[in-house]
Amino acid sequence: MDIFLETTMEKAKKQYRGAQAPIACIEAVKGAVQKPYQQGIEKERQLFQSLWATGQPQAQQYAFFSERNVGKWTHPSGGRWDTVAPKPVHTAAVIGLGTMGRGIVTSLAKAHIPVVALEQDAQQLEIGKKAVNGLLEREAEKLIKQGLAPGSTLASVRFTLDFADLRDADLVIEAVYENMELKKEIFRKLTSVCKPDAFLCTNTSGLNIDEIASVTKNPHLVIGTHFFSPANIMKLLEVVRGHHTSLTTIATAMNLGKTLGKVSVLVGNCPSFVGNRLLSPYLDQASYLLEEGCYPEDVDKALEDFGFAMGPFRMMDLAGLDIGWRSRMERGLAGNKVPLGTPARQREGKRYCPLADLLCENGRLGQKTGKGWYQYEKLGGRIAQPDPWVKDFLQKYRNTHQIKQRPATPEMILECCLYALVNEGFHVLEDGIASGPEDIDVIYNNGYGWPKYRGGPMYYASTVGLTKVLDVLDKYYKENPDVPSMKPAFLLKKLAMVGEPPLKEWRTQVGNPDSKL
Ligand SMILES: CCCCCCC/C=C/C(=O)SCCNC(=O)CCNC(=O)[C@H](O)C(C)(C)COP(=O)(O)OP(=O)(O)OC[C@H]1O[C@@H](n2cnc3c(N)ncnc32)[C@H](O)[C@@H]1OP(=O)(O)O
Repeated sequence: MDIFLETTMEKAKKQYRGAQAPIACIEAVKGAVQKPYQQGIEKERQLFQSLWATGQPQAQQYAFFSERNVGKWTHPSGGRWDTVAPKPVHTAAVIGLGTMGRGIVTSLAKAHIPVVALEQDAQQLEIGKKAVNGLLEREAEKLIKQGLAPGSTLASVRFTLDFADLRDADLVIEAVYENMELKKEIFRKLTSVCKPDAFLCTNTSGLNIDEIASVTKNPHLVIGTHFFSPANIMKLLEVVRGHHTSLTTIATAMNLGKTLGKVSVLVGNCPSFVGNRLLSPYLDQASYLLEEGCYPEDVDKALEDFGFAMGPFRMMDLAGLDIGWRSRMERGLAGNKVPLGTPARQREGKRYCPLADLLCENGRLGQKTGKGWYQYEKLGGRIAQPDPWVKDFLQKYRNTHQIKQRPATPEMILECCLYALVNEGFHVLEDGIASGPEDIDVIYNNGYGWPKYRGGPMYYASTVGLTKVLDVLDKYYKENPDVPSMKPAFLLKKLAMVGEPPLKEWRTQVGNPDSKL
């Protein structure tokens, strides 16, 4: 049975880009789909549950089913957030108006939640204000086109430099850059100026929520709300539970995601959480491919032909290369915390690629600086063009380090990048950071431009065949023992050994992990 879920051909073409057959089918089954779709969520849920019950569903059915069911499972933490009432958020505040903060403010305003937006100095505030106003104007134009009055649909945004203006906020989202000391300083201020029952959220892409919470008076009100670039567009909200986070705080953050029109996924607290934890080995592989002879456009093309909205290098340029750079500096992998005498291409005895760090040191942070892995038409431009500077830089780098060149086919590019990502997904399941493979798939489908018609990375691995994924990883790891992220995960081996059960049974194979959920 072919079921496709987009309501218009225009949406479907975007959603299923790269997939030939489904688009043709959408027209054919449109009537059948539209009906349950329009009857609302409960009907959809029933329909997909019945499909699910019949066995392994088609990828896009699965992707949709997972999206609608995310977080519905009992979390083995002694309590269920979805049995607790969320608190209303009448007023919110956002700290930091960089790439992420701007998008978050816009999302809140779009969802009719008045926002106080705070920056650290007058110049940054002015730049941020201009950017937010630009995004809001765009939203207003869209509303006008729909015949709606923007004044009644976009909530107000008040810009300030003064923390005292945050005193009435029900919920604050800190979105400053990735630096633990800076985040702690802000949370110390928040805990003294905000209402005692205000929820304090951090939009970190991977820092320890418990450490941030430790400087507050009420760690049970602290939670990670991880948005994805562009934050006003991407549908994912990773909600990161800390050790002390209360069920009410989780329920409120999950509900806020819903109010913002996002898909919220609850995850555990570990370095880089779920999405970026899987992204890290994927990006490492993409960088190794550059060392060995590829150019950013070759790697991006292979992954975009696979169906990704953006290949890894265009995506890094969009999000800003400084996010990863700061995170690596925090972890002592880049910058002046690296011990003297450390080989350029090695960290802690493992292979390391410093190319992204070198780009950042050259001021190439991506779209926002007009240059990154590509060059752009202007600061903040979006049209990525291959840059002769990058080509020259890569050639010099390869010569300096005398790196053996290895021609990579698109198939090899896909295997290296995707299997590394999937392997980390199995580790995440072993560690109890995500409640099931479906949650990982929802994260990728909604936060990273993964082609939904392929179901998500874990579903994709099941369609490739776990034994094949295992064999390729095994072969690669034997050839590259200094890349431990390619060592097949125990859970992958176990699932391959027990005959590759369908995804819905994977959770039972994890056993009884020390779940962080
Ligand atoms: C340990 C490792 C640490 C690493 C740290 C890395 C940290 C990473 C953080 C992240 O956030 S990762 C980034 C995740 N994001 C993605 O992967 C995005 C993938 N791209 C997409 O999904 C799509 O390309 C898109 C951005 C949604 C654009 O969609 P589409 O191609 O269909 O284009 P349009 O329909 O024209 O645009 C829709 C909407 O998006 C706006 N937009 C488009 N391009 C950009 C851009 N380059 N920058 C900002 N915004 C963009 C565009 O204006 C449209 O907006 P509206 O008109 O609807 O307002």
